[in-house]
Amino acid sequence: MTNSAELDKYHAEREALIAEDRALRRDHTRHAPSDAEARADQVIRNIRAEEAATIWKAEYPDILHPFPGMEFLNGRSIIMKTKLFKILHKMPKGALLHSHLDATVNAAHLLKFALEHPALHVKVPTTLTTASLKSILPVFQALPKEEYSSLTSLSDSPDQWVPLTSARNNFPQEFGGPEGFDNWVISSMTINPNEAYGTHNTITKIWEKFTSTFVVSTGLIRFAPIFRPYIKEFFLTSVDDGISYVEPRVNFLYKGMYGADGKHTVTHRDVLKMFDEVCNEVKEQMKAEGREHAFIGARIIYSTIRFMTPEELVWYTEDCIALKKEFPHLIAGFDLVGDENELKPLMYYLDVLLKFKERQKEEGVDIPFIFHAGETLGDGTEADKNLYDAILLGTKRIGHGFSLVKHPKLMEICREREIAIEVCPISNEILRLTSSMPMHPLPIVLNHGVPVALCSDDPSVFGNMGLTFDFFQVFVSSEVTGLIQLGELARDSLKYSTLDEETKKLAIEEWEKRWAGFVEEVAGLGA
Ligand SMILES: O=c1[nH]cnc2c1ncn2[C@@H]1O[C@H](CO)[C@@H](O)[C@H]1O
Repeated sequence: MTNSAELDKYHAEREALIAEDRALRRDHTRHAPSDAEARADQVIRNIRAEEAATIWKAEYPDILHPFPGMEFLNGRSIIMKTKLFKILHKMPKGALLHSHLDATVNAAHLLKFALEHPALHVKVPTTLTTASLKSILPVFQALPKEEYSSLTSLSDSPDQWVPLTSARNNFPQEFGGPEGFDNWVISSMTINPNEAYGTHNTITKIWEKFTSTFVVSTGLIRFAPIFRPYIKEFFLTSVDDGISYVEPRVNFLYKGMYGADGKHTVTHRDVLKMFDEVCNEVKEQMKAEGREHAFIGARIIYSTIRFMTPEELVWYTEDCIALKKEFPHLIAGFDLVGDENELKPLMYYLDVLLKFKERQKEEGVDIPFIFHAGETLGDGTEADKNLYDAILLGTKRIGHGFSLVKHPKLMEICREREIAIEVCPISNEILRLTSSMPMHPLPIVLNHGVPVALCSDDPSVFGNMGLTFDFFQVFVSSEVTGLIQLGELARDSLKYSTLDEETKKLAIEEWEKRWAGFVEEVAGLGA
């Protein structure tokens, strides 16, 4: 038998080693938890443990071998049954710092908006058959009145515009009638489990499907009478999930949008005006409802896609500067989006990006880069090396940074310069960078003291609306992470936002108040 003094010594050393190992984590560097926080943390850990042993161990006829943190599209219905999900839904989440605006509103909802507009038309490239239905994508567009079509069904003739409502009402019975139409359209704008984990189970294939969802939805969203309620819906559903501020990436690739008259005359300037108006409307609404600070606002990360030539990119950088000058409060940053594995690396645009910085100085504006980088499994590939360039170019945060953990020096730089990583757990899993949350590198990033904001990325495509699902997946996949860490993630999302100092202070104070209330409520569950 080891004597008790030796055992005590071992235990003390063990505790000290663990503490040292975790010393860089946000939940260790902050002040000690309050009494209420400590109790709430214990309550929520108990619920997690209990549900791991019950709900996640049960048999479900169509969900084999479930486990906490399992692939989201298969586990979603179980997640929604848990107590934990209901609790996390109430948590104040802070800011949503990484989302693509054109993938933020539930697809069924978007279709509903669309059906209200006679200007909207739909066509298909080839004749629909039962066999081809799954692979044929609908194309949507608003038309001017003089071009409205008198066709009544998509089966009349391919490649011809049909009014959206008629196409839906007369969708052939063999394809399921109007309900079949809805299912067909919605599945063209979303990823289902069979695609993610079956037919498209590689990064290249899932990106093909993923990209195609944007080609479909853009025809509906790029229509001003839909764009307005669309943004409003995004803001309101975010607020409903406890998000008080959003910083979406808005894709300005297309140089315009369709107006109510079906003409392609809505400019980027008009888009910003609409965005501003809706933002103010929602703030007013919150005020009227007596919860003025539930929505602090929204700012835009100007984005275009990394497939154009450097010469073409110049137009966008100048456009971005012009918009920043007119709407300084709305333009938060600049990014290049799209599949890093397939498209151009940041290096390809180096000249233009450096020139862009010079031009900003000349014009007296400051538009931080907030680059996507390292959203890849590659090791030393162009996509992986985007991380070096994002950092050298002074990126304020890093979108995804999935491959960051391979780079000790870059981890150190991110920690020291406080370059926050916008981690999108569910997106990474569905886009096949990881097969489930327990394999995700997030704990490595947290343990190295690199600041993180959890984000949803493309919730309308993935079905992870709000931030609750992403917080859930993270929380159930780690024994180290407790309530305090979740709180730190939310607080950091506000801290590393581009809000001006005064507004940020207000946003964090408001968050602290809500957090205290949330903590009391959770602690009370254990009483
Ligand atoms: O996770 C992502 N990484 C990189 N690009 C993305 C991601 N999600 C969406 N987009 C890109 O954003 C555009 C729509 O605004 C789409 O073209 C899509 O490729």
